[in-house]
Amino acid sequence: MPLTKPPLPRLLLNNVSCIRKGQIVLRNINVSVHDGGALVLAGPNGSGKTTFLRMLATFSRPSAGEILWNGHNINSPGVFDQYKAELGWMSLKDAIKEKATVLENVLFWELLEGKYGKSKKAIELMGLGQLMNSKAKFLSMGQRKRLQLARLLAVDRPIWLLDEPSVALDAEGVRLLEYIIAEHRKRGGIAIVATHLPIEMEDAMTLRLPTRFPRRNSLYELMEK
Ligand SMILES: Nc1ncnc2c1ncn2[C@@H]1O[C@H](COP(=O)(O)OP(=O)(O)OP(=O)(O)O)[C@@H](O)[C@H]1O
Repeated sequence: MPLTKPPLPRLLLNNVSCIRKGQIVLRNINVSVHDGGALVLAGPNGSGKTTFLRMLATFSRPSAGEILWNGHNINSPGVFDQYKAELGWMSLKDAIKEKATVLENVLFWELLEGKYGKSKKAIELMGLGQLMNSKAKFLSMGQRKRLQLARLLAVDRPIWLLDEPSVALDAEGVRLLEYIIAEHRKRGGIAIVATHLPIEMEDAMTLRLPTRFPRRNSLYELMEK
């Protein structure tokens, strides 16, 4: 019987470490993600979840090891631009234009991507249909988060890197987030999510990063002092 090679993972972190200001933030991370896969980054404050996502987003580079996309280093010339065009990024800095309407905020990015026709549907799906023509500066925190998610949907790139996507969302918003991640994965998309709050994602791998600054005393002991 001929042996078939297993498919390359879409993303592979090969012994990745990250040093910031002389301190090891991430040490020897090995993880692979295939199409349709999901990875949850968990861990206490300061454990390196955002640092991990920022390396995947090419905002910074690993200090050691390599990140491979389709078997190629994401930071190598010729690969970098192609890889970046695959990424949908969402973080606490929401890059929302305050004076533009909700629709303009989504449409701008969709058009920049050379696409058209998904913005209104995405805004409605995220429950902001009534606010389509409202200025973004009038949105609540949770509505801003929903706007970010609508933008992600309209731009429709395959690899989602989400830093605390559920912060400020109400229960319905979290369910919508779970739904759009599940649908994205059904289409072969990847979701990598740093979060403190539980998000339901079927068959997601969890990478739990260790505490970098262990407390000398327990919280209880500190409060007793
Ligand atoms: N550019 C940088 N220069 C120096 N230190 C940095 C830099 N970026 C991150 N760090 C440090 O790396 C550590 C990890 O930070 P990071 O933001 O990745 O943690 P996190 O797990 O996302 O935390 P949180 O749960 O609070 O969001 C922190 O101690 C932070 O101070």
